[in-house]
Amino acid sequence: MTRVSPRPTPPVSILPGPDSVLHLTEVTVRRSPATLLDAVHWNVEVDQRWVILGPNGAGKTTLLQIAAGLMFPTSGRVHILGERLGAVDVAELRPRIGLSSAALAGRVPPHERVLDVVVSAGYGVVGRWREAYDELDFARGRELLDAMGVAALADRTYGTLSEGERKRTLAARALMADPELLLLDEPAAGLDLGGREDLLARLTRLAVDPSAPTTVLVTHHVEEIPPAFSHVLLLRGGRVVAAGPLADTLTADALSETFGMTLALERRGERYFAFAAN
Ligand SMILES: Nc1ncnc2c1ncn2[C@@H]1O[C@H](COP(=O)(O)OP(=O)(O)OP(=O)(O)O)[C@@H](O)[C@H]1O
Repeated sequence: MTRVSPRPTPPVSILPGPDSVLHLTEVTVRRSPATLLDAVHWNVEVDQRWVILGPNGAGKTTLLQIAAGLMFPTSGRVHILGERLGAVDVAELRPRIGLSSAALAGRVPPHERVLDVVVSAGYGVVGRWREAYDELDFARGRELLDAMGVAALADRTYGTLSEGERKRTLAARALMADPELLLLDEPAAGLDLGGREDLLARLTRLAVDPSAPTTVLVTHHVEEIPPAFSHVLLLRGGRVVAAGPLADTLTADALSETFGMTLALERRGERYFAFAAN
């Protein structure tokens, strides 16, 4: 295969525009001696559906933590939902962001009822205690569990769920507070083939819903990109290899550079498949 450099990433303006939901300029995260993110520029606009794709250790989760306002960069500027990170009370910002991540999954008490895992997002807490919920909250929680295909599990305890069922529960929870920004870290990891395809269909339905939040999804696999997602950011070693509209940006060359091996990429409709090219 002839290797050519991936398409250059269009420059990101210094300041966020009126439709900017996430705006990162020169964002670097260092944890001595490692550089987790290296001068990342990224702009996400309202109604866009982004996939962050990269190998293990690329910095995907770190980038999502920044986007969620859970981590501050060592240097660089971050705007989330129009607010400058560092100049805004993140406690006010976080309820506007729905996040499903492995870190959150590990904090849910095993004895917690599944429906309570979902509704407690309304208060931004993990583990229900004495907060007051009304019937509308529970109805909304059941509706979201249904949208994620796990309505039948509402009264089970979280600790008894399979990994795939937990992922779906946390995706429902991430939507509970009607976030303006939805961040999903590897939602399809651990799902079997049928479960993955079912979840992708549900995420596609969400992606085409004009009332759904701006969404960013992290994955290692091009096969897990839901149809109707619009943009991709390719990350390797904390650096952006390419970022932009999916159809133009996700190429075999860009993917090969991202994963450090020569890869072939096939597209069937809006689905992608990648494998080692010999
Ligand atoms: N506190 C830390 N100190 C040093 N290195 C760290 C720290 N936290 C993360 N790292 C390293 O930063 C790199 C990026 O981590 P991150 O979790 O963001 O990657 P990722 O792309 O999400 O990886 P994966 O796909 O394996 O989940 C990894 O090599 C990780 O070991």
